[in-house]
Amino acid sequence: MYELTGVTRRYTRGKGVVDALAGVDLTIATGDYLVIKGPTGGGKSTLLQMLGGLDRPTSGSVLLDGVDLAKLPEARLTRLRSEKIGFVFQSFNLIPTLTAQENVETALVPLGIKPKERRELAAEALSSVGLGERRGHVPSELSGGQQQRVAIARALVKKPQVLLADEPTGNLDESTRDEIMDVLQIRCKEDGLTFVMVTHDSHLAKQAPRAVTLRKGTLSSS
Ligand SMILES: Nc1ncnc2c1ncn2[C@@H]1O[C@H](COP(=O)(O)OP(=O)(O)OP(=O)(O)O)[C@@H](O)[C@H]1O
Repeated sequence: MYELTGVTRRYTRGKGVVDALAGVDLTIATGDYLVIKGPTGGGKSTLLQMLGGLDRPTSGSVLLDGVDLAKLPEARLTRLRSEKIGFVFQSFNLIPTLTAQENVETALVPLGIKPKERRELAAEALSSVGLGERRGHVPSELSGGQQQRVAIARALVKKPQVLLADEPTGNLDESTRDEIMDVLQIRCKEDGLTFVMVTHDSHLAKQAPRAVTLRKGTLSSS
C-alpha cells in the first residue's frame, strides 16, 4: 500500500535548518495497524502528514498504491485525500455550529454525493460508532469521547482505504481512551482499513502489532 523511500522534510528557519524527517524508508501493507511513537519533535506528525498527502517531502517519494503523492498535482492530491484517506486528530476538529449528523455529512460533499444519500450514509456511520441516538446534538452537547466518535464517523463515512490518527486519545481519560481504541480497532478490522496512529502513549504502542520510533527525523523499528 505505502512505500516511502528517502523521505526528507526540511524546514528552514532564518539561517537554521531542521530536518523534521531525514531519509525515512517505510513500507506499510494493506490492512496493517502501525503505531508511530517517539519523543516530542521527533517528526511523527510530519510523517503522518506525508502519508496523508497534507504535506510534500523536500526529497524522496511517498508511493500510495504506486502513485507518488510527492509529485501529484494539487487537484489530484486533494481528490485522492477526500476519497481514500480518513483523518482523526487529538482535538476532534468538529465544526461547532453543526450537529453530529451534519459534521459527518461534510466529508461527503467533495465527493458529489446527493443530500439524501449523504444523510443515510452519515446516519449509518454514526450508528457504527455507537452514536445513532446523538445525531442531532452539536459538539458542545457531547462528551470528549462522543465528539471523537463523531470525528471517527466523519473519517470513515466515505469508506476510505486508510485511516490516519494523530494522538486520537490524547485528550481523553483512560477508560474513554480504551473505548475509543476499541471503536477504532473494530472499525478498521471490519472495513479492512490500513490504520496508522501517532501516539505518546506507551500502553497503546505495546498493544499494536507493529510500532516504529521516530527520533530526530530518523526511523527505527521497535
Ligand atoms: N511548519 C514548521 N516550520 C518549521 N519547523 C517545523 C514545522 N513543523 C514542524 N517543524 C519542526 O519539525 C520537527 C518535527 O516536528 P513534528 O511536529 O513532526 O514532531 P512530533 O514528533 O509530531 O512532535 P510532538 O510529539 O510534539 O507532536 C520539530 O523540530 C518541529 O519544530
